[in-house]
Amino acid sequence: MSKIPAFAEIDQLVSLITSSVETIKTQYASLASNPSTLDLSLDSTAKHPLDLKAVPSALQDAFRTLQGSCAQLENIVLPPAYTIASLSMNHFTASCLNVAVTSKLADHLLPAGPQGLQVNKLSKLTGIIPNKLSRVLRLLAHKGCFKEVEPDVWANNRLSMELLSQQPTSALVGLFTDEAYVAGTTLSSTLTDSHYGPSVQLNEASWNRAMNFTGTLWDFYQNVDPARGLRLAEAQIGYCHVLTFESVLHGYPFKDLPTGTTICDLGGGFGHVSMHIAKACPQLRIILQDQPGTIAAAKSYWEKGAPEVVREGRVEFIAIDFITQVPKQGCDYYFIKNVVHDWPDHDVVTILSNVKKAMKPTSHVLIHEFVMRYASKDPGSEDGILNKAPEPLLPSYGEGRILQYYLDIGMMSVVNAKERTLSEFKAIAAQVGLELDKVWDSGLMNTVDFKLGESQSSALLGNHKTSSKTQLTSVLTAAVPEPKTHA
Ligand SMILES: C[S@@+](CC[C@H](N)C(=O)[O-])C[C@H]1O[C@@H](n2cnc3c(N)ncnc32)[C@H](O)[C@@H]1O
Repeated sequence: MSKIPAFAEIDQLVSLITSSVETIKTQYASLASNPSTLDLSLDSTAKHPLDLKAVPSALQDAFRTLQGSCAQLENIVLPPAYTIASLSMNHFTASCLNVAVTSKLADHLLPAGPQGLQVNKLSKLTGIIPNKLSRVLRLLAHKGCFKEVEPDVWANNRLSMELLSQQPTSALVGLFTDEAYVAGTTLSSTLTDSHYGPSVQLNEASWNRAMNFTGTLWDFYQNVDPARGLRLAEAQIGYCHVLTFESVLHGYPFKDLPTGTTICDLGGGFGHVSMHIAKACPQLRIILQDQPGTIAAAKSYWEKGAPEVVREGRVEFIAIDFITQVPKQGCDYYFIKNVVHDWPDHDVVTILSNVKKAMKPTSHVLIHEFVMRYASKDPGSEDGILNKAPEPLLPSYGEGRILQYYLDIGMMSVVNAKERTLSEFKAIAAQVGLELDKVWDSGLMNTVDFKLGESQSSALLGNHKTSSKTQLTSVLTAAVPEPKTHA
């Protein structure tokens, strides 16, 4: 049969799907201690073989290629009206996930095991009538989460196990399907509102309009609903599970840093990421800085999670308001993960200016976040710096990187903030005298490595030669309140 030109893209996509699946199988086989007992079945409630493991970059690349290719193939071959209608109802998945975590469906199903629980019994435990409860579960089961063992009998499966209330992923689902979801409901009217639409104020986001709340989300967490504030901290751990802790370690050569290197984990939450770094790199010292309430809770988190690091005095807990205060002076690295995406540009400039005041000439600022890519085939000025998907995918991998585009809209809706392109990171950093040193590939995210600009660091070096360390510190901290130390 002669080749039909219209099928060329389909054939290319199928070939990408085949090759990425082959890579995935090879990688799983080599990662498994015993490939013959490897269990990837969705019906299983055992931990996934890749949970909390280092995901090699070849495997990450294959995941992105597979996801991007499958979605692009569907978009090409399915009728467009069907695809769009289906997209427009995606929010019902979020609604049903919210029911699942709020009513603890996975927890209630756990004791029943694989034979499952009749919906009438689950109804008594949740207060939701059986028919409606089964319908919520059925939608989720069609997305792969929960199993209908027989009509109206429900059991957990590998995906629903992530919704158990002790799993940090369930806190993440709570955050996305509650605060972020509520914010999404008023996005359209907010964007076209003459005041809120162009606003870049933290407290003038879609979420504020939806909640009729004039403070910031952070005020809300601190003063109105601390339980949701703590859920945010939990959700951050869930977020790291999604993106894997290990990719942070693989994304930057922390293991190769010399003994005594100091890493300030700024806005580090409980310090779950720096704890992971501290455990893997016993030569490093961590300074964890976050808001007072979080720092107070972080101490017991470390005493439980990394008692040896606490005992060795390799972690310091210092409360800070990074908008008004300077972080710990003279650290080798200021590691800022998933913080600046919470803030509009002018606040990021404030935060980085405060960081700069603490830097010594050789300090680096490591911003660990998504780096946004264009949806264009033309990657613009970032060509060659960020890795590129194979044709015929978008250079960004399309659906293969969809998480960062969801997050970007989440940030816009909830706090008027954003995920940034590399050019945007560079432009903000330049405003405070920082320049790009390198972009490290950390899987779905990147570690964007900044250092002091040439003129800034030589000025500091000059100061170093002529003034005592005490004088330098006092110059740098002039008019800035000292952060409160919680020893
Ligand atoms: C999205 S979380 C990121 C946590 C952690 N870095 C991670 O990646 O998992 C943002 C963190 O910034 C902290 N934060 C918000 N406002 C702050 C402020 N003014 N001063 C210090 N920390 C702040 C929050 O408490 C929270 O822990």
